[in-house]
Amino acid sequence: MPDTIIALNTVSKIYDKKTVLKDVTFSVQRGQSIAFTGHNGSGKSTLLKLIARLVTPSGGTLISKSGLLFHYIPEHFPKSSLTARQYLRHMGSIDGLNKDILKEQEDKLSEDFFIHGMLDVPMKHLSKGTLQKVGVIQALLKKPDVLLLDEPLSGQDIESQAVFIRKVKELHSEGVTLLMSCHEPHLTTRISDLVFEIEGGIVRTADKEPSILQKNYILLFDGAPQAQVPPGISPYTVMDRTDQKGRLKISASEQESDRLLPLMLEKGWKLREMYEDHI
Ligand SMILES: Nc1ncnc2c1ncn2[C@@H]1O[C@H](COP(=O)(O)OP(=O)(O)OP(=O)(O)O)[C@@H](O)[C@H]1O
Repeated sequence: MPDTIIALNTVSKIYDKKTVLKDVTFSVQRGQSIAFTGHNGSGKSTLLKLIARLVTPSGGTLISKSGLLFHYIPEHFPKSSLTARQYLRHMGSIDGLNKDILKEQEDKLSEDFFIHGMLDVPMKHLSKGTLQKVGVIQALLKKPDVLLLDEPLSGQDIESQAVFIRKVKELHSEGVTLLMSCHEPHLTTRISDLVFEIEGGIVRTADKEPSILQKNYILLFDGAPQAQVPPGISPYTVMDRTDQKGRLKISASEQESDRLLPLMLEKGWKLREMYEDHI
């Protein structure tokens, strides 16, 4: 039987007379995994922050079941002098984790996400992608009832995305409710069972192709001299920038690949390899 844990009814959010979200009405069932998509500035973060109670609605009602543990992982972290390890220990202790379990989890997760060597670097010196990994590790230290993740995959390399997707699926199978904003359509289909699109302040359900039907490809290109990446290619699809050998690695859905391929060839790139990605 559905167990509604969060319900939004005609919720709106206005910043400085600008309506960012209007009449948002939907409910979240326990154990659902929902992705929010939309252009930059469409209101994805605002919606997650409303649900996490970090900002208050300008109108409408937002109800959540009492006693739920929410974890919200922001897209951007403050540039702190704390090291990642100090930050994780601090957050873990707030969550009531005992020191030994915390250390074990911290070691395991930081190795899984390839940042073990960076745990003692002050966070202000870490890259955006590494900071996001720290945020994701923090979220995974203690299983919450509801995990809210703001763009958890942007800025992460392809191996870390694969680890992240595996971990998120594990949490999902353990009954954690997942709400996340995500730019990459081919990734949302892998981690969510419902997709909402935000446009012009309106939140509506988006078509979602079943992930088993939607293939994703890795495309490796060799660059001819002067070859340029054509405009219109999302920075999120480019996994590895041009290396010394002039190679570029792109991750794209089947549909996106069909669109990208002629554009890249036209700009002088040569397709070296294309293979299905099984993350
Ligand atoms: N605290 C704030 N004060 C004023 N305006 C804000 C505030 N927070 C967000 N906004 C504005 O609200 C709009 C939606 O922002 P939001 O960050 O929710 O979008 P987003 O979809 O998450 O964007 P992105 O993909 O770039 O992170 C933007 O126009 C933004 O400038």
